[in-house]
Amino acid sequence: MKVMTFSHYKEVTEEILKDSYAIVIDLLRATSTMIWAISNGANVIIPVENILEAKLFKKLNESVLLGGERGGLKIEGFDLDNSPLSYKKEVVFGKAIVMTTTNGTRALKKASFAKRIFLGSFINAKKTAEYILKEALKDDMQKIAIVCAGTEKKFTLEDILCAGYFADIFKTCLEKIEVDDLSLASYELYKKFENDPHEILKYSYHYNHLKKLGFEADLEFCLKKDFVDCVCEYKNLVVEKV
Ligand SMILES: O=C(O)[C@H](CS(=O)(=O)O)OP(=O)(O)O
Ligand SMILES: [Mg+2]
Repeated sequence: MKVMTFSHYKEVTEEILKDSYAIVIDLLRATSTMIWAISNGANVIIPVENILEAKLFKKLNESVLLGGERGGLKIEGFDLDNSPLSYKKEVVFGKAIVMTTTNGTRALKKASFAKRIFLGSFINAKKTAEYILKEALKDDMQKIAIVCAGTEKKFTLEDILCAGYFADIFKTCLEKIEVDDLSLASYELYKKFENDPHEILKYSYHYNHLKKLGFEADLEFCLKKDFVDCVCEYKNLVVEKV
């Protein structure tokens, strides 16, 4: 099995992804938020690239919830922001949620060239990695691409740390694994800070941006590992539980 990591979704192309399974990671916060929403019983999440598109969905169907952010904050006229903690069971259960965020929803669209696309986060990494390996074996799939969303068109540290955790799980589960240089680097970095990722992230850009906006609780939430059991897949333009 070959594991490749991409520091930003803009790096991936059809050529790179066509024979692979992809894991899209936007740890802070889009993929963590979507996974939590699905885990709390949301039926489906529809990622869209812009606000207008999202509002059109609501016009066509009043019952959908609109979620997401611009500049990290809730969009005017939307029901929910991009904080996982807003996606409580009593709010999202049985709902369809249309989401637009700066990085994560775009990364999912770009990863669509892959044969199957999964959402990754610390909160459900183990279950997701194990499911992917099981399916890859059945499907004779030899390539896994970890696609980091990045922040504001650049590499972002939190996604790479989470990519390193996936590499760690794959390494533990597989006898033979080939990793590219970024998978190796993210694995080594993750191992150094696996007991407390805050230790390194407290010096990073996006972590501090969210902290300044008052989202400390989100940082705590998104950096906790494996308390969520559900695996989420992006398929036919929507995110659902597998
Ligand atoms: O809400 C977030 O965490 C970010 C916002 S920002 O673009 O970094 O201001 O969006 P996401 O798409 O979840 O990275
Ligand atoms: Mg992000």
